[in-house]
Amino acid sequence: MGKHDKKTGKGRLDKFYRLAKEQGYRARSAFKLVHLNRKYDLLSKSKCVIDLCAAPGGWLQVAEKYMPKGSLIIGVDLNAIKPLPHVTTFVSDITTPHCRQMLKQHMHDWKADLVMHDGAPNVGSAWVQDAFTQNELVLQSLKLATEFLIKGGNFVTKVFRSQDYNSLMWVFGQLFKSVEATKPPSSRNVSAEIFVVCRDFIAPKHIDPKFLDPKHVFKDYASLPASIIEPPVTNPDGTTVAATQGSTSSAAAAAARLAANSHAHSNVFAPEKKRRHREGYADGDHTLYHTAPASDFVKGMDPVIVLGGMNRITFESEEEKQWLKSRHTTSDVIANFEDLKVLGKGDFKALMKWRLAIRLEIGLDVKADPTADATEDIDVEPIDEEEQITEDLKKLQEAKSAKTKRERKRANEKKAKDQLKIQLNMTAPEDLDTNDLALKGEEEIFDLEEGEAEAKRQGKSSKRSLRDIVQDADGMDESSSEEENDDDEEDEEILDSDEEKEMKTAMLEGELDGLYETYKERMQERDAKWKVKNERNKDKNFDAWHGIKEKNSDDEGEDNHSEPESEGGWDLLQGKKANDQDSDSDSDSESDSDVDAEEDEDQDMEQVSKPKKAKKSVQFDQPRKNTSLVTSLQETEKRAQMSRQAQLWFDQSVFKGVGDLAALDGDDEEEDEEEEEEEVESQAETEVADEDEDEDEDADEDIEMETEDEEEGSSTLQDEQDDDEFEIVPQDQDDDGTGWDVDDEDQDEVKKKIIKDKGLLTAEAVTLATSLVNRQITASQLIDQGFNKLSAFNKDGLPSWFLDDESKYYKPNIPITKEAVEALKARQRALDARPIKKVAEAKARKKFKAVQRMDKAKKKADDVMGSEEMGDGEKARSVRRMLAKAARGKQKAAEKKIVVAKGVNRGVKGRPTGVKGKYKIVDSRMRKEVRALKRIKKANKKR
Ligand SMILES: C[S@@+](CC[C@H](N)C(=O)[O-])C[C@H]1O[C@@H](n2cnc3c(N)ncnc32)[C@H](O)[C@@H]1O
Repeated sequence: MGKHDKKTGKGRLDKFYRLAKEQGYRARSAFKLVHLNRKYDLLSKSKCVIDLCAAPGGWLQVAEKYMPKGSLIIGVDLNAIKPLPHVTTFVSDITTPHCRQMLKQHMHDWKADLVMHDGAPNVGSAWVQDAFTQNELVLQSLKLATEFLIKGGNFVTKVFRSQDYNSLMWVFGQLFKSVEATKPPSSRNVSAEIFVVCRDFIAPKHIDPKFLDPKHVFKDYASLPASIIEPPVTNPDGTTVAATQGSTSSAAAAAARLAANSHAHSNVFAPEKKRRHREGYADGDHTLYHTAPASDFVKGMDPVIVLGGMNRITFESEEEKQWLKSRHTTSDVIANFEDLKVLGKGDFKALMKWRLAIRLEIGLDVKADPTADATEDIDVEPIDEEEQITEDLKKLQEAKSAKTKRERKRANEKKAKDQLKIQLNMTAPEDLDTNDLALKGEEEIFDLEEGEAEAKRQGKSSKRSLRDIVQDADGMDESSSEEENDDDEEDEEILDSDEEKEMKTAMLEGELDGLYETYKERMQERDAKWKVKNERNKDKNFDAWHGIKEKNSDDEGEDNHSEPESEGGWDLLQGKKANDQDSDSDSDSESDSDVDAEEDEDQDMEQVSKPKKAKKSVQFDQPRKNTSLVTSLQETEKRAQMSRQAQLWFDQSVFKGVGDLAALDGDDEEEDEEEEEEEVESQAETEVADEDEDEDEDADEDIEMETEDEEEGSSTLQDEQDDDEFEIVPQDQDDDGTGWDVDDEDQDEVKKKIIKDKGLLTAEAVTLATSLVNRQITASQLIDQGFNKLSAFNKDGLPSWFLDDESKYYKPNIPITKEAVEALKARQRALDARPIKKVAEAKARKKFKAVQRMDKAKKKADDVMGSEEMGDGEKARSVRRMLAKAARGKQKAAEKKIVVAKGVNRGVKGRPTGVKGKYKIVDSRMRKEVRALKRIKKANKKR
């Protein structure tokens, strides 16, 4: 198995990797078969399985686990498989006849229920997921499957999606009744692999070899080199299959293709990283190992192609052998030429430099010598001795200053490198010497910024190119003026040699380019955010709320005036840097590491340039204030402060007595709103309470109604309670009259009847009655008490509000005793308990009466049936009637209607017209006489 980086890409340790470890599987790929088996139930019914390309044995483990005990499990691979219980394994290339023979040997004329193939071609130590080669391997495994599968057996294979995928599927379809492609969950999404499950092998007697011949199945096969398209061989059983001899393995084909691919450039630096090329092999290129003469590399126009496409550079011709003797041909160079597939970037550069040097030696390239051209054009005029001395002195001074500058330049280069490393997170800042000039450069960044700001304030042009900025960032001293830049340019001419200069310039350029690119990328990356921030800054209302700006617009304007926008300038860099910090703080898209890196950067800067701390705080704190995250908090605080200030302000005596100042404040408005809400809520609560009370009232009313029905106006206790709790509605005058019409004899009678039936119903009545019975008070005393100021209360003409009030408080205060209340309560409890018992009793009584009636009716019916006088029909009718009457029960006798016959009807006999039911005809005289008799009788009773 190939080795991968365990943290990234394919090699990352995912959950199936961990699961495989936990469950003792040798490879995470085991779960692919687990999932396939779960979906298609391939293993439980299989007694014999062949696993082609089985190392390290994950699938074999799964097969052993899920297949019935005693099954035959055979695994084959190019690599040895560590022994597994109940599994037979051997080493072989599945594309070779040896594999076939071995399989035959192990199968003992058995047929396999399942052939599995999870192979991936393997070139050296690198896995090559080349779809073409993979699919070739698939076809080889299919060939074996057709040979060893039982009819109705299954074949599972891994396939890579490619232009040949459909061809393969078609072939599968010809040989199996069911073909399904699936990607188990354990197969990584990034992988182009899918698994094809072919079920129910048709097992044709003869299989056309073309079905299994890559030349026919795959589109690209025609372009393959002849050497890997093997001549077909005839199997002993008669089927013809392509031979797969020795060196011509599909893996080799992959290697050859890769070696010949046109992406040599990319392969030079990453020889392990292969690209897919489905176009096949270059014409005539049949080998894995490629060599090229050194002259091709030196004299050819594209040396990179040579390095990328070849395995080795040879020195065979005389000329080439001479190059080996060159001082430029070091042992490293020779070693690199020996194995071009493992070139690193440094090796590659070294070879390219070697090429340049040899080309110069053999005169293919001419050393650029600008000074030569210059000297040709310059006319040297003779100078006198004094001038000569002055000139020499000047030269010495220049040489000295050049040396100093060179040293400084080297230091700058080092510093630039270190900065680049810091920016690329390649070096921990603490790894660097704090006294290093590189870090001093950080100070200088600030110095420069300040100096530039100063320059702007003084009206100097601030337009500088990015390169200038980067060069400044490289650590140009604060004192580095334009003059010095010029000096540097001159200085370059005094460098040791052209070659060295060229190299150093190239290095510096490269570093600067890298630095610039990094810088540019960061700028572009964050530009959108910066724009957004700018947009936000335009929206003052937004700012006011979100605290983007702390300064007011005027201040900002001043700032803008004092520091005009300079596109691409240091200001922009810093502005963006600051905005970047903003963005970092409020953008989720930015990785934490970036943020951390920048924070680290800041911290580093703080650590290193302590003397500049104050300055830095100006530089970095300012934008931080603008960060929405930070300033939102600050803004809140500020708002709170403002609020306190406002409070203090309005607390002054001057404002005392001025209405509701709180209303001026937005917050207080909110408070008002809250208060309103509270009011509304309290209102709602009151309403709810009222509703509840209404309900109570309704309930009370119900009770009252009942009571009123029962006692008809004699409720005083209830009234008192009502008075306390409910709104008193003025009563109609009429009502009052009806309630107390003592003249009405019937009312008295009704009350007496109620008292007789139900007893005394109020505590006052019980108290009075008890007093009377106990001789605590006499009847005459009671009557006397009745004549009081309340009894003569005339309500005529009084306003309703007055009457309302009077009805509440102006009423007789009849004393009640505790005993009376207790007696009433006890009776009420008895009444409450009554219904259940009474109802049961009443029902039982009713039933008993019904049974009695029916018994009686039956007896009567027997008599009727025994009667000889009646006919059968009459008997039946009579019995039916009796039984119906018994079932109906005793019904209330209908009231007799008294009909007075007046006028012409006087003396008329028979039912009067319009009268239904029972009736009795009387004359008016008779009615008057009856009434008179009643009155007399009553009067006599009273006496
Ligand atoms: C992905 S691994 C198989 C993993 C296996 N299914 C398991 O679960 O452990 C692919 C295997 O294919 C094997 N292989 C590639 N080409 C082969 C060939 N021509 N003959 C036999 N095995 C081959 C490799 O040696 C490698 O072990």
